[in-house]
Amino acid sequence: MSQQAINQIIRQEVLAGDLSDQDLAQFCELANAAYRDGNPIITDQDYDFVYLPALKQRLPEHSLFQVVEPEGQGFSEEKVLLPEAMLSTDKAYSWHEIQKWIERLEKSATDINLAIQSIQIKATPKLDGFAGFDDGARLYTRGDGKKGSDISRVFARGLQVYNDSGRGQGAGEIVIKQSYFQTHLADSFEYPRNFQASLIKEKALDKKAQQAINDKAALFVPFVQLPTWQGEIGELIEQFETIVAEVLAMVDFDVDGVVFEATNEALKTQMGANRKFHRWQIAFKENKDKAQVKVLSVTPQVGRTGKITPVAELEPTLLSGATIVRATGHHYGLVKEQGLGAGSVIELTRSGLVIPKINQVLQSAPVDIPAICPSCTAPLQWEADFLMCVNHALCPAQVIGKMEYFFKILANNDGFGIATIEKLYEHGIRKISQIYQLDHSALVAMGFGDKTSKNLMHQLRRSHTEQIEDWRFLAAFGMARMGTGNCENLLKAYALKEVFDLSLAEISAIDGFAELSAKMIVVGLQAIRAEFDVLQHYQFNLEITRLDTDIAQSSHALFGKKIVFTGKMIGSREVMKKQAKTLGMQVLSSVTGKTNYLIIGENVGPKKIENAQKFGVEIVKELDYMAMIAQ
Ligand SMILES: NC(=O)c1ccc[n+]([C@@H]2O[C@H](COP(=O)([O-])OP(=O)(O)OC[C@H]3O[C@@H](n4cnc5c(N)ncnc54)[C@H](O)[C@@H]3O)[C@@H](O)[C@H]2O)c1
Ligand SMILES: [Zn+2]
Repeated sequence: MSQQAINQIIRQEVLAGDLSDQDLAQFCELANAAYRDGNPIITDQDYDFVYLPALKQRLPEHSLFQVVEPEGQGFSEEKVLLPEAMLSTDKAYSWHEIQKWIERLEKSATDINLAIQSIQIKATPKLDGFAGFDDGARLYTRGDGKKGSDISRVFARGLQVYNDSGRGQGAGEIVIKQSYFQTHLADSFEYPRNFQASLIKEKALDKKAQQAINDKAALFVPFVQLPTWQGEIGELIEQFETIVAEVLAMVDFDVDGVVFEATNEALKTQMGANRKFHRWQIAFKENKDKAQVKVLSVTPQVGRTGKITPVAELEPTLLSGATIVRATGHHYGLVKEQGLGAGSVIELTRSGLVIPKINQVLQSAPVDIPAICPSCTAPLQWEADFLMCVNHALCPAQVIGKMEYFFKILANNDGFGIATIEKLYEHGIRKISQIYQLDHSALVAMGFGDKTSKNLMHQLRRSHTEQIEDWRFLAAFGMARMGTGNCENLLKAYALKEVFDLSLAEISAIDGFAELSAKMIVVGLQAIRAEFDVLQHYQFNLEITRLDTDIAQSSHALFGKKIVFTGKMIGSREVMKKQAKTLGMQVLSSVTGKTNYLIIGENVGPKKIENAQKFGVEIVKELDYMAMIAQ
């Protein structure tokens, strides 16, 4: 069977929701690996709009959503530390998601007293090439975002920089002109991506590839050289579609979206980054297939946190090869505001979600806002845009949702999906710890078959014998504000056994934990403590996160040094500060007699330099500093 035929079958299974979580994850990992290697087995459209959304809905904590995907890895050279961390970008697939990002920008702006109207936005075409970092001396692949491979050979082969603008401009992308690819290369290379990948491979260059380099059709484009749209946030909101269309047409390279970013420095510092992307930046990718669909009815569904989600039953509609009968709205605020009721008409985009999401309501109808929880009949309450059931401890939907979430986040077992958990609930199981106390005969007595019961016992054993990260285990309890990212950060500061005794002040003193989050975390930890203690008996095989202080004390020559950053850096100040702290340095804001090093970027004021000289502080250029910390 051809790869295409296999893909077709898998795609149908995904759209129908027939593929198991594990198989779906495995297929996404496979497609991703093939793509990173320069040999994609499915189209980006399918990857972005069919497979990845399905995976996100089923396994939101999968590593594909957490870390920068290694790119340009398969080289024999040793990996070298990148002069600056290269992150991926967050993605938005609808105007609604862009709106959410704008709300986050506005909230952060308010936090630092920056007037919302003065948020400046830059938009650039998102190049669909091969990412690289050029520090002037070497060219690196993105690698895992921290360490990449040295692929300077591409420049040795004659590759030129876009606009003849010279080396050393930081991050960019190796690309091929679209028009050139069509006329000269499309016969020999299936996708531009195969071609771009071939340019950096270690083996000798293909003749046509060398010609494309000589013709200056293959180029390295530093992002700072890209044409841009720039304006205030208000303009972006008013003319979003026009701007997107304009930016998409700006260059003769393959473009798979538009990158939006806020440019106010203070705002960028305030928002920072997580492990995968900068929060002040987002890539918008558009889905072409849309349909207008009539809503037959809207029913409330209760999630594990008590949030009520409106689910719309639709007039069956064929969209990109799948019949869609149901879609979820984001929250009841949308139902109320946009009039999502029986008889309304919505816009639906093609999506791999088993239950696709509603983009917008095109034609409204009278709505029905439920007064009581459909699962436990407790009266519902509004919390901002969300309708909530606050009967957390007793609401069946929430109790079931929490147990299901636990196994999903552990992600090292199979079998404890919603159907199994619902059946366990029917037989009196309310807590994770009760599940671990079950044995084969108890399962058979509940009506599971002999073989199923054996398998469930096997999977249960696997869940605590197979190794998982300690932050994943903690996140599985599903506390508010304690997703995997926050759990990992917490466990970098304190060991798992210590976290239950932390005070509010101790948590809010950790980098990245605001006071409100800290409060919710203290409460959340107390609420799970008893359950956590019981589960200790099962000796989960946990991989212990290394404490930041251990990492720092372990060696580095710069440990304990006091440093000051000044001037415009190539690297992100935020990332550099974090890195310095991890190595045990103290980052200060002004130079004194106690400062060890002044790290300078460009445009440094004479005052700072004078001061440093006066105190005898060593002045180090950014790139030299990067070399020092790489040792
Ligand atoms: N076809 C497949 O099987 C398959 C598999 C995996 C991934 N993909 C594709 O790869 C994408 C995901 O990869 P990712 O997470 O590495 O993200 P990404 O590579 O799509 O986006 C992040 C990168 O965009 C680059 N970039 C391009 N133009 C830019 C600009 N103007 N400004 C800033 N950065 C710019 C940067 O190098 C950055 O690292 C998917 O959206 C999909 O299209 C396809
Ligand atoms: Zn309820």
